[in-house]
Amino acid sequence: MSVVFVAASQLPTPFGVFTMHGFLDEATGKEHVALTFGNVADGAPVLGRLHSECLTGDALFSLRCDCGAQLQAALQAIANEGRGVLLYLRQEGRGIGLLNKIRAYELQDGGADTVEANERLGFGADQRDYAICLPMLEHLGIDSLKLMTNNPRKVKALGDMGIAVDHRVPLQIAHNPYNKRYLATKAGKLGHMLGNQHQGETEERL
Ligand SMILES: Nc1nc2c(ncn2[C@@H]2O[C@H](COP(=O)(O)OP(=O)(O)OP(=O)(O)O)[C@@H](O)[C@H]2O)c(=O)[nH]1
Ligand SMILES: [Zn+2]
Repeated sequence: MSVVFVAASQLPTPFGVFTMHGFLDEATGKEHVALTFGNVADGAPVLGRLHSECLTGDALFSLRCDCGAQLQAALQAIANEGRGVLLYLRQEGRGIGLLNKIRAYELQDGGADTVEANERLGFGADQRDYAICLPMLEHLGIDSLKLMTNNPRKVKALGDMGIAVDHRVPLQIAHNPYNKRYLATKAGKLGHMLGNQHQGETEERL
């Protein structure tokens, strides 16, 4: 795998002071980041999140999705726990890139759901590859996670690459009029586990 560590620094945030580790994927030129809090290399399962880049949700306050709120909730949960990791993966638009995501949004404005829009553009519903996570986690000394996600494909991908997912922690965000259909499509077509439980209420043993 072509992902190499480049440099680390402190990153003060409203949630606490994280350590930011920068990585370069030499094959694609993509720059990925891991934020850690506390000692994550002591062998015990680490509270963690694989967060796929969403410029619109993470930085531009979009209500079309739940990404920005999930990012904040994950960083807050890690700070509350005093120990954890967030991998910020540059897989914008589930791997299709920002401009194609805007094309997909245009089709959604015309009535398509998120999966139909991707397919009409000639893409799969989800083009992400989580292999980039392994060298990042290995560099950080992490081989076991308590994973904050509703996405069963993330749990499976980690297991397949030898990272134990001790259990899954649901990370559910409130509906709004703009993300209601998006969340329904996630549950209906993409297999996301969006039940009635609220964040932190239920921890699922795997
Ligand atoms: N192609 C496409 N990508 C989207 C759309 N909305 C959000 N995304 C991208 O989807 C990714 C987030 O994936 P989600 O499926 O929301 O969540 P997840 O990370 O797989 O699952 P969780 O761990 O449960 O949050 C980010 O890369 C977003 O940019 C959309 O309508 N179309
Ligand atoms: Zn988003």
